[in-house]
Amino acid sequence: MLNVSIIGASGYSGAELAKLIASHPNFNLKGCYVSQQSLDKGKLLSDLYPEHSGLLDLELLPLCNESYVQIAQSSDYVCLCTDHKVSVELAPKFLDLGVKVFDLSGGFRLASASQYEQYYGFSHNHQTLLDSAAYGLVEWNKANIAKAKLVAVAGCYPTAALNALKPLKQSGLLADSQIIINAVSGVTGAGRKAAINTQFCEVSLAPYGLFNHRHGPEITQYLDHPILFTPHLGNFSRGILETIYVRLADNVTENDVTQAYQTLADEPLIRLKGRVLPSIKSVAGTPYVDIGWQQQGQQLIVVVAIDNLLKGAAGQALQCMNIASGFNATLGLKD
Ligand SMILES: NC(=O)C1=CN([C@@H]2O[C@H](COP(=O)(O)OP(=O)(O)OC[C@H]3O[C@@H](n4cnc5c(N)ncnc54)[C@H](OP(=O)(O)O)[C@@H]3O)[C@@H](O)[C@H]2O)C=CC1
Ligand SMILES: CC(=O)N[C@@H](CCC(=O)OP(=O)(O)O)C(=O)O
Repeated sequence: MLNVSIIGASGYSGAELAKLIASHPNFNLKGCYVSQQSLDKGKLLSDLYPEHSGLLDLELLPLCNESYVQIAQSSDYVCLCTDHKVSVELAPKFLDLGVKVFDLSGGFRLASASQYEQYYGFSHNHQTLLDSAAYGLVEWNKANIAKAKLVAVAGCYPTAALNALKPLKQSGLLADSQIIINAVSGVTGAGRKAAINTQFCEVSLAPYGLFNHRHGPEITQYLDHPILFTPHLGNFSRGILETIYVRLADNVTENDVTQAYQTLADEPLIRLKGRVLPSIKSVAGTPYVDIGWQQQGQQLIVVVAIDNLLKGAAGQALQCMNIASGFNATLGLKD
């Protein structure tokens, strides 16, 4: 058994990951941590998530100065399910102690430290870690994920967008023009902490982050193509649906597009739906990426859906840990 500790275990992605690890045949959930000042320290994780009574009856421990060495000595892997800035502070500490880190935040996804001021609002002082981190987009980066000491698990919206678009880019089917990505996320995407815009009476369907959402540069970087990304918050709890408007290169046929998507045909968590368009209902609570598309001349509309907490966060993190351990990537997620 490999021991895994989770920092930020009381949050939505942390609790989802705790559930996956506690149910996994080869991983042991060693420790669940929250901040030192957390109102939840000392509670059981199952007090917060009673649906997991019996499975997650672990005490939430405060992360204090003495914790780092204790965690490093007792854990093979540390998962950071914390805010980006917290992850950027924590990851180097664990890496220096020799533990592999899987970071679910955006703290190590972008190529250059200088981008963090603009898109994340803090200065990033770990360019060498940005250089060495493996981007945890499983279908496209298995070899690097397998050997990296730090895995930056891909963002939720980028996971959907990149799986939908990289087959087309790789096959040379995209025209040079900008691709428009309109995305809607459920409210768990915003995390468990209290905020006005995620309150029951406030949530409806509304765009946010126009032109400056941090997932814009993340998608551009890993697609190597200009995009315009607009997220929306929807009034459902989990799932992401993206409608993507693509201009195809001259003379691209429906068969070319279908052939391009065959690149992903053997990926166990990708479901290619062809003309059948995905929905939130078909993916919420599942580890899958559903991709559908329809074409008219040079216009292609691709629709992609994932569960933000599974393929968009904890599920993909578990895949990365499986790959790093030499296990089947979907162990504990499927079948
Ligand atoms: N929700 C989602 O769909 C997705 C989230 N992510 C990323 O995962 C990370 C976590 O997101 P999410 O689960 O939604 O967030 P939540 O707000 O739900 O949870 C954050 C967790 O971090 C803990 N925490 C806060 N500060 C510290 C600290 N200094 N030290 C240790 N623990 C701390 C919180 O507990 P407490 O405050 O009580 O200490 C809580 O357990 C973020 O970076 C997010 O961007 C990635 C993909 C999808
Ligand atoms: C609905 C909502 O607020 N979603 C979050 C994205 C989810 C997330 O936590 O982003 P990462 O994948 O980069 O970690 C947001 O837009 O900030």
